[in-house]
Amino acid sequence: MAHRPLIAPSILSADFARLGEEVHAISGTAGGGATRADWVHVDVMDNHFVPNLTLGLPVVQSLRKATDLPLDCHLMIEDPDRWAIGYAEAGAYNVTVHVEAAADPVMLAKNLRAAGAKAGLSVKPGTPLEDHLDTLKHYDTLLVMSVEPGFGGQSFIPDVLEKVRTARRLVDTGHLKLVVEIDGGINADTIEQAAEAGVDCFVAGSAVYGAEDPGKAVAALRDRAARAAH
Ligand SMILES: O=C(CO)[C@@H](O)[C@H](O)COP(=O)(O)O
Ligand SMILES: [Fe+2]
Repeated sequence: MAHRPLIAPSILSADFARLGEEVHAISGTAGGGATRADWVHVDVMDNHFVPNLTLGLPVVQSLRKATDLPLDCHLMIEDPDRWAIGYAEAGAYNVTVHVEAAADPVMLAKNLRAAGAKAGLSVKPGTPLEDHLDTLKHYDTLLVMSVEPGFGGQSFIPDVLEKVRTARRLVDTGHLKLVVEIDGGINADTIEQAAEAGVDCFVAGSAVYGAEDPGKAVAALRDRAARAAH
């Protein structure tokens, strides 16, 4: 990993009734600072692709007005070919769709980029990377799920680190140009293994919003990842 680790707190573990304040809590001090998150991870679930229902486009549109942090929208929905563009048009920085759900992921990546967003592709823990390498050439972000998508607060699945190592190798050798992101069960104990395997961006929900001071948790996680990556 060449750059400073990116930390993307998942607002799935935030208090939805106080969403503005919760995002403010990870926005750092004036001028940035270590307590400032790099991206805000927004988990969109439709109760079809995953057995849970969260939030959708109106909330992302409101968040876009409430913060200047980049919005990282993780769409756990059926038919992302139809719905994902709306999130790009709402001003999301990165829109991630699941390879298991997309009908035409190459066209979808092109459309997301044309709408001004980075294109992200996510793989569930049981989905091999090897089947999708040609598709990944069209994407900016690879989101490796380290839990079964659907809920926050689950335990990290270490088997997925092999996929991270493969992706890291492909990026470092110039075969792919991707931000490698991991999502699920990332906390002070697991972040080091993920960093050693080559993750660039770490999603953390319960480890940030379950902490007394979410901003300090962001800083501490980034620090641990940076130490392990060296
Ligand atoms: O996409 C998902 C779950 O499906 C995640 O973004 C979780 O929200 C991460 O939460 P923690 O595992 O960090 O608590
Ligand atoms: Fe997520």
